[in-house]
Amino acid sequence: MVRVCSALSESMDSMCLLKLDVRKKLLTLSEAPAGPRRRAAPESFAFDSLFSQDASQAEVCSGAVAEVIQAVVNGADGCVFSFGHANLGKTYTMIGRDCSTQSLGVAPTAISWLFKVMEHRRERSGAGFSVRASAVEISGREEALTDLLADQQGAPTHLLADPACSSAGGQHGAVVLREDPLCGSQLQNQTELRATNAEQAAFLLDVAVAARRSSRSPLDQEARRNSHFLFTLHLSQERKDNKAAMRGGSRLHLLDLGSCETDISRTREGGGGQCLSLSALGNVVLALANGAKHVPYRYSSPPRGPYGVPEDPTGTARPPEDPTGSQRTLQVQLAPQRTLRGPRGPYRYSSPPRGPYGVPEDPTGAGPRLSSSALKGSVPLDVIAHGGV
Ligand SMILES: Nc1ncnc2c1ncn2[C@@H]1O[C@H](COP(=O)(O)OP(=O)(O)OP(=O)(O)O)[C@@H](O)[C@H]1O
Repeated sequence: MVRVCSALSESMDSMCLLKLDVRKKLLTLSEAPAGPRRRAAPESFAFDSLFSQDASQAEVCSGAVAEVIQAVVNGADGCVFSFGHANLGKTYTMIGRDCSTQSLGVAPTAISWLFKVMEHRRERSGAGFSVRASAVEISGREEALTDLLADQQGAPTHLLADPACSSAGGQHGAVVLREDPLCGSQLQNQTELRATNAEQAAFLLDVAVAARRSSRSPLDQEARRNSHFLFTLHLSQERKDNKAAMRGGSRLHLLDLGSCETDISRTREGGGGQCLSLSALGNVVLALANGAKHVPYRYSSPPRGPYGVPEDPTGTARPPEDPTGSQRTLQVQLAPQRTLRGPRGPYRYSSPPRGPYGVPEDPTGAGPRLSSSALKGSVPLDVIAHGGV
């Protein structure tokens, strides 16, 4: 899906180059006139969803999360991420602002809807769920991994009274990325904390966002651009089928990818550096989305690729196999928009007006959609159109 940014409405030039047919979900790009050369014919791209610059945050969020949430509750892994150039509003789309419920982003909306759908499932089929949250940041040229929930000093103890152990079995080392012969590349040792309700999960999102390097130094453009934020909700599910107890697990990944663009002025002065170029990241994303046999991890700086994936020196690495076919990805791409500045503060999803550690509300007021296709677990894999204008 594509969200077009609001700058385009202000710039007639941009609007001439980009035409949207929201009903047909078609985006047409024309080439900018460059000297006497003949212009190439406009090219059209079809998407599963297209949001114009006038679309509200609530519309984008409900479009992004509904089916993925259903898939995750049905036992599949799901992922929503934003991808695009710097300052287009990726973080705004994924995380949002806390000034009103209407400006909450995909992640707090997904948390709210996930717990509502689980409750619905619990009432309907008696299924039991438990949820743990983890959060990791990958930052800088060296792609350093930071466990954003490792230090929960600020967390009220009654909320975190029952912290689950880490995935490594309770012994905390630094978060690392390991190659697993069966499951592919796996993050290990990240803190996983139990969230028994949406308020607790929203609180953990707050903690993670506040601990992010880019939040700690909001004026450092480069820190912001070279930061990938990975927030994951791990679901364990138990239900009785014909009197036999069935257990299963699934994950909902909510990613705010950095643009990885270098601040040109800083580079001229000899400073700065990007972790991975946007187009290299785009190639990795495209390869994964298309199920390509070869994923170009090798573009990444040693020793790890995007998301810390170990480099494949032979260049023949394959994406981790998904024998169940149960992984679902929904992507959000953004076209350029006007830059607006807004306040950024810690713990914003647990702040009023929703009350202390309040649940972000369903921004549409319509509640989760229980579409029949989603209930069957059929979620489309949206293919990303690479680049912007
Ligand atoms: N649709 C929107 N409505 C209002 N404000 C917006 C919108 N999109 C972005 N903004 C504002 O524009 C600024 C830049 O957005 P944001 O930080 O989300 O961009 P980004 O793509 O994540 O940038 P970077 O690549 O540097 O991380 C922020 O202040 C954000 O609040």
